[in-house]
Amino acid sequence: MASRQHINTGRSQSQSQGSENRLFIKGGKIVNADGTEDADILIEEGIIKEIGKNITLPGGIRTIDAGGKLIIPGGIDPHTHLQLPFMGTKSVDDFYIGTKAAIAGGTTMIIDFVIPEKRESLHDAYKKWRGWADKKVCCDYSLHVAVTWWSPEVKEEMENLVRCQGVNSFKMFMAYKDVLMVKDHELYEIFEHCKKLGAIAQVHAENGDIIAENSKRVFSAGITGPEGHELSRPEDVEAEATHRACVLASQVNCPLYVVHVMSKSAANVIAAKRQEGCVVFGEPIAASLATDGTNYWNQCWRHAAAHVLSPPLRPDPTTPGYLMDLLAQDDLQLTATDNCTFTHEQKKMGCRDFRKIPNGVNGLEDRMSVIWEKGVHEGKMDASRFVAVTSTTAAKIFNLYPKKGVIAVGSDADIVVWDPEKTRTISAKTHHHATDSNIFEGMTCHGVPDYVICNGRVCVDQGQLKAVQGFGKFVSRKPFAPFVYDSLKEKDEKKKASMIPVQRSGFDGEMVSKTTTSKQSQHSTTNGDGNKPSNGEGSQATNGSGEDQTNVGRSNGSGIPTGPDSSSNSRSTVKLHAPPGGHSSGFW
Ligand SMILES: NC(=O)NCCC(=O)O
Ligand SMILES: [Zn+2]
Ligand SMILES: [Zn+2]
Repeated sequence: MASRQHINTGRSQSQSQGSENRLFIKGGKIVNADGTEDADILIEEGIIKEIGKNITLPGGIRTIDAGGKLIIPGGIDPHTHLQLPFMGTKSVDDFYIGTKAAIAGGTTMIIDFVIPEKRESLHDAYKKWRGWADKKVCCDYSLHVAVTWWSPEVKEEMENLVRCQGVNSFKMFMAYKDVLMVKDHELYEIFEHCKKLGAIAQVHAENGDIIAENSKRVFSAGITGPEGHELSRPEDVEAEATHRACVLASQVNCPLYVVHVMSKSAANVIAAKRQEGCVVFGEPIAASLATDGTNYWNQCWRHAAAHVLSPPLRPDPTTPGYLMDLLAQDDLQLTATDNCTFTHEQKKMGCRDFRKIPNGVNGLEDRMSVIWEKGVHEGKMDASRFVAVTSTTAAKIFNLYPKKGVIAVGSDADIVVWDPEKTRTISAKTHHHATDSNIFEGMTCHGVPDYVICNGRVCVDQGQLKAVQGFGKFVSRKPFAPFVYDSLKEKDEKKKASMIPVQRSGFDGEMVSKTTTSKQSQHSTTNGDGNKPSNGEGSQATNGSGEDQTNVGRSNGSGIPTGPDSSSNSRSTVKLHAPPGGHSSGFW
């Protein structure tokens, strides 16, 4: 077990107002990500005060009997979209309904995404989200901010969000072309900036350019239904973007977090990149772990459309099991939901054109049960790994640990008393979401929360939901999360050490001479003695990409002629000399 020490959680007396003052949980088995322990828990003022046996109890305390049950840290869902304005409508789970559903299922904290429109101030968008969420959330929450456009102002705003607003994660879209997508060179610069700020970069990894073309082609072929969604965004398109994001991030040693991993091939990219030493985290979601893309071919349009999200679920029915295997062995690291719910009425916007079906599915209420069922009950992972992938790892990556994500003295009392044997059958008829469908409809899961405690308040009491609107608080997150940034130090040092120029004695002869005529250009390249080299390699003046630059008069560095030499009709000889400092690349 991790060392259990007092920590300052930052929740003030007044913040914990309304929580039951004291609570005692006895007789259960505490499960943390690093081990289990049979012990009782004393909670005061929303904080875990003592863990052990034979705790001396103060008077007036409520006791919860957890005999035969597991006591686990409340789930943390690091990927939700509550009341998100999106695709001409708004997701129906707002911050009240969404967090209530979360608590009903054993999740006690969410991290939602601020998504500014292009050219909208990031700070204004952040304030807007705070205005929506603060008064509604039933459990604690935090915010990632999406970078949907790039400019010096955005760069500055990112810095302010990190310094002053408790944001340490930024998400970039490689899809949703012309709406949210950023280009590769922007992504590179954003990654570089995230690294400087000590933030974690998140990506929605799909190739937006290809999707734009594919979806036109699929639609023109007469496919208008939800299956067109998957056909236009096959898994290669996800895997390619995942690989590209890893490559770009590793150029600047920026930690990368790939949201909603939906396919085997994208998951394989992440596993391979981690093997290579990249600091990259993969987040499969409840949907990709428990259902599949065959649903898009369902005869019922309503059923099929309810499963539309991006990237799509994959038609290969072995995908969920494969992703769960990778999650169990830490090739993928944690789980989320991407909860972004739309009713059938809203989904109908795309009844004649799959491109207009609002993208998004449920998951917030069911993630814990679904992952217990498919992961633990099916024997793929133990209870401690379950805690890691549903709570602790999110807390560590997003720098909430040990305030959240662990049952330890000093931590917030976000606790679930979990009955691993009890079952429930998921249905839209009984769920707490505002939507009228559920992608896990009919699935029976072992693992049900008997009690859910948020900051010391019992919000599920013997299975009864008692969530309180506005009880949750915004949680600030500091940059440079040790879990993420400690492992980067060594990489940074190695990279720095490799950035040493070769010390050469210099070059004193003629490098290149070139003869041009009016109709055709010829060049001859000489070594210092004026002889032609025996092969072409290294003999031509190149820009490093193999492009011949010898006919470039004055160059702008991109290989495009800018000076009079290139347009000269006269016969001329151009001599290129080594730049000062002894570098002899032949091009500068
Ligand atoms: N995933 C999805 O389909 N909707 C929510 C927005 C996003 O995460 O891409
Ligand atoms: Zn996304
Ligand atoms: Zn999302």
